[in-house]
Amino acid sequence: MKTVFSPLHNRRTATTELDGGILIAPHEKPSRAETILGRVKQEQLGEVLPPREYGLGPVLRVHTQDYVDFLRVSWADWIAEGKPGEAISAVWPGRGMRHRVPKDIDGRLGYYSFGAETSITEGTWDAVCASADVALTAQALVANGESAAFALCRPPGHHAHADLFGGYCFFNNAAISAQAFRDQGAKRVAVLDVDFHHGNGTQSIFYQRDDVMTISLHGDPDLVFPHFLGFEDETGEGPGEGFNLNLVYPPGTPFSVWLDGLETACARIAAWQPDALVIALGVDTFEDDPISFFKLRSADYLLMGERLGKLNLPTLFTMEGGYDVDAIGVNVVNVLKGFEQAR
Ligand SMILES: NCCCNCCCCCS
Ligand SMILES: [Mg+2]
Ligand SMILES: [Zn+2]
Repeated sequence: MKTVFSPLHNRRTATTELDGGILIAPHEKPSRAETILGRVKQEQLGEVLPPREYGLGPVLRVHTQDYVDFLRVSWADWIAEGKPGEAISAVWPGRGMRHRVPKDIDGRLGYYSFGAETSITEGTWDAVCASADVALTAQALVANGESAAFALCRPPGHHAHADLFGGYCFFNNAAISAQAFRDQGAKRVAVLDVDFHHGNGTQSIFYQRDDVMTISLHGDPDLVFPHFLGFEDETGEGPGEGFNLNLVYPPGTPFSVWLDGLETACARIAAWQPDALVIALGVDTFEDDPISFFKLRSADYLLMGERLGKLNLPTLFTMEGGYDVDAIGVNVVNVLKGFEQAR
């Protein structure tokens, strides 16, 4: 399986994440991508390619122009105000307030985000654009005949809405790729999010559509991020009714229980017969992940990949979460190796 990777992920060098009332070193750090890349090479998964540059066209098929314009100027506007730290929102349009875009950078940060854990920094824009190019380059490999490809994206994307950043995500790489499949002629595309957290961004982007099916397995939002979306009664809206599926699990969920959910998801996907499958691949389902509460073990990721391979669909993997950096390389490449063994 080919991997697409860009060293420009290193432009995303946030040094702060608001957590527990203090600014900690971010969980979403450069060593995540470097460790995965090292394992891809060590396991000889396949060729590693640099991304082609697609520009903002495909991004704007998913994200709004005003949001993209905001992201591009956000850091410059922040430092123009003489702010001492990284760009972090401290205010949001809460219930009963006006949902309009303020002029001030603090107001715009709040309008275009849903969490304070994700800071914007000097090189964020460059890294975010490169991450989308990585996804689109891997998507093109699959659209042009590769049975599968791995987009080693950083920063991740599945929490990003059409005009919201958060959860370490800015451009929704999986959604941008699913839309690219559609724009290139695929009639039906399924996005399956196996990250520990609900793919709230991906769900919201396609929630009223019946051409892109979104499914996510995740920790109970009553207990974890993103807190305000991802419940099992969210099944789609309007034409999209029935094309969203959330499978929610409690603390301590072992692979055996999680696998039942994967089986449900795979049955739904197989019945729908999509032309392409996007896997939002987070491995924060791992037993030692610092911010999650499932109990999957490294060997389980081989079985996960095998089950996904058995769907026999053209498949794009986009890298999402996973924060135990010691184990992330083994766990990610285990999914990809298990997938290939099933083919
Ligand atoms: N105490 C940790 C809170 C982390 N909140 C954001 C989680 C984003 C996961 C991205 S996959
Ligand atoms: Mg998920
Ligand atoms: Zn996650």
